[in-house]
Amino acid sequence: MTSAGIPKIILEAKGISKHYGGVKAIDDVSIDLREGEVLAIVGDNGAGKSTLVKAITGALAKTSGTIFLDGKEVRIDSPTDAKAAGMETVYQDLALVNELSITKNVFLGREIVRKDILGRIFGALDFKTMDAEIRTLFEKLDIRIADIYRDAQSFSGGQRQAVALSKTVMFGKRIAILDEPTAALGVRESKMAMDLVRSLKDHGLSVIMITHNMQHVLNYCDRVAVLRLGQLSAVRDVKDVDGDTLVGLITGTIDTKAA
Ligand SMILES: Nc1ncnc2c1ncn2[C@@H]1O[C@H](COP(=O)(O)OP(=O)(O)OP(=O)(O)O)[C@@H](O)[C@H]1O
Repeated sequence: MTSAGIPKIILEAKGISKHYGGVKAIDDVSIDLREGEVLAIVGDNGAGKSTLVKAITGALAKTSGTIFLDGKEVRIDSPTDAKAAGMETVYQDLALVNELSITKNVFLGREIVRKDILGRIFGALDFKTMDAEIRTLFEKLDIRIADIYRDAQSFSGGQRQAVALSKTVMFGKRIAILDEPTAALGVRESKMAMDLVRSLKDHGLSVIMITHNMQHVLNYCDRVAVLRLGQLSAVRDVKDVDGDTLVGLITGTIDTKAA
């Protein structure tokens, strides 16, 4: 919050377009993300949701558009730039390596190495510290996975999602971007994943979440941005909408241009 009680805008994406030749996958879309909120991005298949988040996080080269973090323009041309700017993206396929344990998956590419008392690197990986950090993190987030040494291939879908989501907190990210976090999950596991999304928010993260699940929008999100045919058709506070309104905005039976 700002001193005037107005929610602070942490991320602003202005005039984002991604064109493939004549195909306007997204066209001149502007959205902002407020500090500590969960912002849902909804829209029909092909509306441009994934393209928008990929353009924001540098996974796709934008045709045009500008990104601001804390009001300052930043260049995000690659996922590495996005990570450095404090964004962690979790894609549908989760990108866990089946043959690796939880610790190895969470710390992949960011491993802690052992050091002597003078801070000189031994070269060996410090699994004791990494395992301890995972246990602390899971306790903090109420993730109940006792055996952290198992390979990822033996995890359930919900556990895989929990591990992927926990990375956003582990590395002190401010913004978590989630592309359909419950797409591959059953009812119980979806609830577990969504409770964890709420927990990310409780730990101070701001979250952008693509979803097709209207109940998740209504129960877990603060605002919702609706994409239609590559354009932003509406942004609403969730407290002001119901399921029928959301469906109307998504399908275009509610005409936002007339509103
Ligand atoms: N590489 C590409 N070349 C041409 N068109 C593309 C390409 N990638 C995406 N598109 C088009 O861009 C539009 C937006 O696609 P996008 O995947 O972002 O939609 P989405 O809202 O995420 O859909 P879904 O809910 O089905 O995942 C679609 O019309 C799609 O066909």
